[in-house]
Amino acid sequence: MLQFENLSADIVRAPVLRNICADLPQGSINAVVGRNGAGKTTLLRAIMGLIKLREGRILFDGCDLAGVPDYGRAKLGIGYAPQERVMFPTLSVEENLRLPCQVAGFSKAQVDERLALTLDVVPQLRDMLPRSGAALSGGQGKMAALGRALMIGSRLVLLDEPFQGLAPALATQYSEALKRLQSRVPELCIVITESNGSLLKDVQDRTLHIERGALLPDAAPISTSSSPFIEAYP
Ligand SMILES: Nc1ncnc2c1ncn2[C@@H]1O[C@H](COP(=O)(O)OP(=O)(O)OP(=O)(O)O)[C@@H](O)[C@H]1O
Repeated sequence: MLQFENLSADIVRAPVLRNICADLPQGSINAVVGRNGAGKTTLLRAIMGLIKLREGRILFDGCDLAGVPDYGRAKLGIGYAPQERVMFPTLSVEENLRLPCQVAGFSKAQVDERLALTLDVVPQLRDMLPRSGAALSGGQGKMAALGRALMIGSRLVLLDEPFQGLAPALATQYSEALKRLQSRVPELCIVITESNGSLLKDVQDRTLHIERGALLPDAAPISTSSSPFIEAYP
């Protein structure tokens, strides 16, 4: 469902993503693990159209995302929780959650339906709904950022370093939410980046290792699939 074809991208003329090829299927939880500066955030930003590609293509259900402007990608059902998890401080948590769907033109009934699913998957958000987006702790902010990505992400959800800095109890709740999400929406594709793979609590089906902008060849699927998952190297 999400394919990277020889993806390369530069930032300030320095190569940051190098010849990335991978195929992330529907219904999979994929971890992208690599050190700080390896290119994880840049890869997610490329999917969201926030970084220009130098070469290659990103296909989403066979459609080249180059033809979809950044603001149009959410409408395709792609949800993104950036590392910095910005919540609008003047809005309540509920308003923060509803906002991306409203911007994408969902009807009230559709937004209500997405909110019900999100609260089912992340029940911790229920008590936070009336609170200001500015009144959340770091861990609560990460849960809210997950919720906001789920509101719009009906087909693909991108989570940038969600486990970083989470207290152990919250990290457990977070991984339980991801497992619930997979059971409620089995066709959903999820991509999670992390610098420290051990924080992931084995929530992923597959792991891609990224180093200096390139996927490592030893990143074979963890799942029982016999086909090679990674085909890309520097
Ligand atoms: N705005 C920018 N200007 C210059 N260089 C940048 C910029 N953004 C990213 N880079 C560089 O691109 C490379 C990849 O950065 P990226 O943020 O994608 O890495 P990452 O794997 O997500 O790291 P981290 O875990 O620290 O977020 C790094 O070398 C980084 O310094």
